[in-house]
Amino acid sequence: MSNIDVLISGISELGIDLDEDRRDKFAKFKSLLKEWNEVINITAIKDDAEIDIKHFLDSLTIFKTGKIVKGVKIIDIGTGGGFPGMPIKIVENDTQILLLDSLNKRLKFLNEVIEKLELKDISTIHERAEALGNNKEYREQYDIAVSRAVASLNILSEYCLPFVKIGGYFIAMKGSDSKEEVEGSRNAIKILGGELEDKIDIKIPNSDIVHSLLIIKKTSHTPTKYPRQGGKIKKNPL
Ligand SMILES: C[S@@+](CC[C@H](N)C(=O)[O-])C[C@H]1O[C@@H](n2cnc3c(N)ncnc32)[C@H](O)[C@@H]1O
Repeated sequence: MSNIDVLISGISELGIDLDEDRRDKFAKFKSLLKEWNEVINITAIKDDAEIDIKHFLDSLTIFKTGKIVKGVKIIDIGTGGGFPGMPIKIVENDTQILLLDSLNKRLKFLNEVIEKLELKDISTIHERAEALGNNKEYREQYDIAVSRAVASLNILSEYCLPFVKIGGYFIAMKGSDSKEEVEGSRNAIKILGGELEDKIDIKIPNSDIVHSLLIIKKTSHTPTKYPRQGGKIKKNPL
């Protein structure tokens, strides 16, 4: 018995093999998550099986896109407790990952996870997405921007697409009822230099929950006036 039994029994459905080192890392990550969650609010999900399903396995469905390959540079926008960025790093160590959030206390937790799990090429940054997206050290520097449970797709596209290189991808992890959201975001995606390439509906292993992965390809530069500042993105979404 380990504290990640549900993860172990479901992960092969996603075509992922968890060796002993990765199992150990997930188990440690979970222990730290539960420990810190007693002190600061990281997640409302506290039960072992639920963490495996709703955080670990859900985050790992992103491997079904085929876009998370060795060597890619990824930014996780609004990472919170490290989802999906931290599970991605544990499974595919040969990635460079930046975990971004505007809430510093969650990043302190993630810095401890990075240290205790001895992870390399992964770091955190305390900033708002719309501010960092205008910084040339970060703008259009990533192969992939990922985001789960942060904002509706039109708003999220303005947060995420500025970070993606031409030819790279913004992958939005959404609920199953994302059809209307997609329709309402087509214009925003186009303005920001993206094109919806695919939508993959996927059942999270060991559950009946179906989520959607929206794969948006960056096809042209994001115009310099985006992302907008000072609450304009939310007040007046594209
Ligand atoms: C509901 S949580 C989701 C966390 C994680 N992605 C997950 O799926 O469990 C949303 C996170 O996005 C962060 N966030 C919201 N708006 C943001 C912004 N404009 N820039 C950076 N982080 C943001 C919040 O601080 C919060 O940690």
